[in-house]
Amino acid sequence: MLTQSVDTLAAVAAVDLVKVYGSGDTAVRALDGVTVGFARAQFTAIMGPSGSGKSTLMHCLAGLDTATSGQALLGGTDLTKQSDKVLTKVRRERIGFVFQAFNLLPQLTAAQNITLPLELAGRRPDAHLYGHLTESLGIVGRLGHRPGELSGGQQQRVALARALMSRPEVVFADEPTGNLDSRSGAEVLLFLRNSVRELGQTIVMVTHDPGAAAYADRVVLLADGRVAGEIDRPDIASVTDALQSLAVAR
Ligand SMILES: Nc1ncnc2c1ncn2[C@@H]1O[C@H](COP(=O)(O)OP(=O)(O)OP(=O)(O)O)[C@@H](O)[C@H]1O
Repeated sequence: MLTQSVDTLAAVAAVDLVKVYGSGDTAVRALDGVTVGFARAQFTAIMGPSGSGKSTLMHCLAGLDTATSGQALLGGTDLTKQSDKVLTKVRRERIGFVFQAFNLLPQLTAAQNITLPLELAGRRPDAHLYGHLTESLGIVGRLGHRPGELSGGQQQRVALARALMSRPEVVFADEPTGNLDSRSGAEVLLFLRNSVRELGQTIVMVTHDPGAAAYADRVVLLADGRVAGEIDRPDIASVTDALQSLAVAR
């Protein structure tokens, strides 16, 4: 039974999603019936107290973890019904990932890191998009370098180009500014914001930082594995207030 309606045209949606880790007395209900949609060409931030289920929700929606029940919809595909083989293909071809720890392959150059997922999928990189991304990210002069020769901010910009090169249906960003100084972090967030406007990219980002969430179009708040509210056109004050209210309510 659906507890809430969900936009069926959303790029990504959870429908009554439940995730239980473990069993018996030690079972943890990390997601307790989450129904939420993430609209196309929108930048959404997921926020909430530590342990509220943010990472679990993102992992289930990205096919990185399997839900206990409910649906995890990417376009028309329910990821909870797919084999591991199909999920690997979906992650490679339909989803872009940006992680706090960059996750670049150290032995490859920046250029090779950017095009590797497409090559694994047997697709030819779009030269126009490659030029656009590397120029707007300011990494044209760094493409022959390996990750160890790049600053954190440069590595994250390479990771952003890699995530967007396949024109994914959604980019999932997990604390993408968590390891960056404030200036590099702002550049990353501005790029994400612009990619929504210029490329129509859909972005779902987990963050603890109200300043980062203020770049999003919308904030979805989680508490105790449930949707606890949302904020349209967030700013730092509205996000900080909402997080404080959640902390007081616990
Ligand atoms: N692999 C696991 N095994 C057991 N319990 C887990 C596992 N992963 C997460 N949990 C539990 O599920 C709940 C939700 O965790 P999750 O990591 O999704 O929260 P979060 O909101 O992302 O937290 P944080 O902000 O601290 O990263 C927590 O109680 C956590 O301890």
